[in-house]
Amino acid sequence: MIELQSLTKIYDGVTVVDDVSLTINSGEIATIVGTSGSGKTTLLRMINRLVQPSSGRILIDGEETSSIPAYELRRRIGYAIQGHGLFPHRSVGRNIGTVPRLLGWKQARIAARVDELLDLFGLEPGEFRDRMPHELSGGQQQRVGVARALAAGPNILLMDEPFGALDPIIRAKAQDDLLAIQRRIGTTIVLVTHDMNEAISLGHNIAVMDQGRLLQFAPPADIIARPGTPFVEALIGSEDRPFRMLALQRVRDLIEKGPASGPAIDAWANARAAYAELLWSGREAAPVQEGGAPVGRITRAALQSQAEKPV
Ligand SMILES: Nc1ncnc2c1ncn2[C@@H]1O[C@H](COP(=O)(O)OP(=O)(O)OP(=O)(O)O)[C@@H](O)[C@H]1O
Repeated sequence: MIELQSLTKIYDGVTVVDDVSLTINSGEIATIVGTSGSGKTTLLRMINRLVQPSSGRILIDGEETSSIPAYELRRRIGYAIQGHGLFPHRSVGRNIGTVPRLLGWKQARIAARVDELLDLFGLEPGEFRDRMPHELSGGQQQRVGVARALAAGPNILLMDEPFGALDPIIRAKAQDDLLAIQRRIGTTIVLVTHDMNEAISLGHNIAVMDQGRLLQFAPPADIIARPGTPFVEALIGSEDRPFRMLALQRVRDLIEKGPASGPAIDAWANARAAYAELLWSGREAAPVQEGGAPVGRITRAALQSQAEKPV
């Protein structure tokens, strides 16, 4: 668990993070969203003490970070930034092994960890271990950047616009991969983004920042349905609200019995994609399949009711 208590940062008399308090539960993802200059990066970097707070406290599992030695913080907290930040003259394997080397791990343990992470991120170790960063695509570099941040097995991963440099298709894939990996290894993640869609699709909770202040910290459905301030409402965008609500749901939670014709929709697809498919194909209902087997149908009416403002 990460607890931020009245965290404040002042640079030359200017308060850039203003009395922020919030709690992130272990194994959850918190996304921090807000306009440029709202203090997101500064807030994130105070968690691993790359930036020293002017006042306030940060506790990790009840322990104040100011009393944890720097090397121990580095082991417990991984850090991944936009554009991956790989060392250009070091191989992929040496990049991933950076923190374990700093921590004095034995060579064989580092090599095994590098291969394990390459596997986890879908990069064949024999093929990628010795490549240089410029010999990878942007998406592959980004995966290596996240693998490097996870190398020492941290409980916490801080990510600053990790997917900012990726094109939309690779970006969506990278987000899915991150969710799958997070579910598997249970890391607590704090992720800064400009992109409200990303904040909604990844975050158990979303922190909305403006001018150094935390305006709202709540689950995506609450932020969408009950924005705490006009600024939060503007960030959500009123036209998009029903579709954002839909995007939070999976088809498998809305399946019903009954007939439907035409191509099937996957049970794990999100409800927004299913609604788009029904509108586009002019159908009132579509069959749903899971693992290739038919499991029922999804109707336009059921989807529509999910897009309404919750009471
Ligand atoms: N080292 C520093 N010295 C002085 N001012 C700083 C320093 N670092 C950040 N700031 C200022 O603090 C404010 C918040 O910056 P920060 O990078 O945290 O915002 P951000 O929300 O992450 O912005 P962006 O989305 O553009 O990256 C900005 O006005 C910035 O100029």
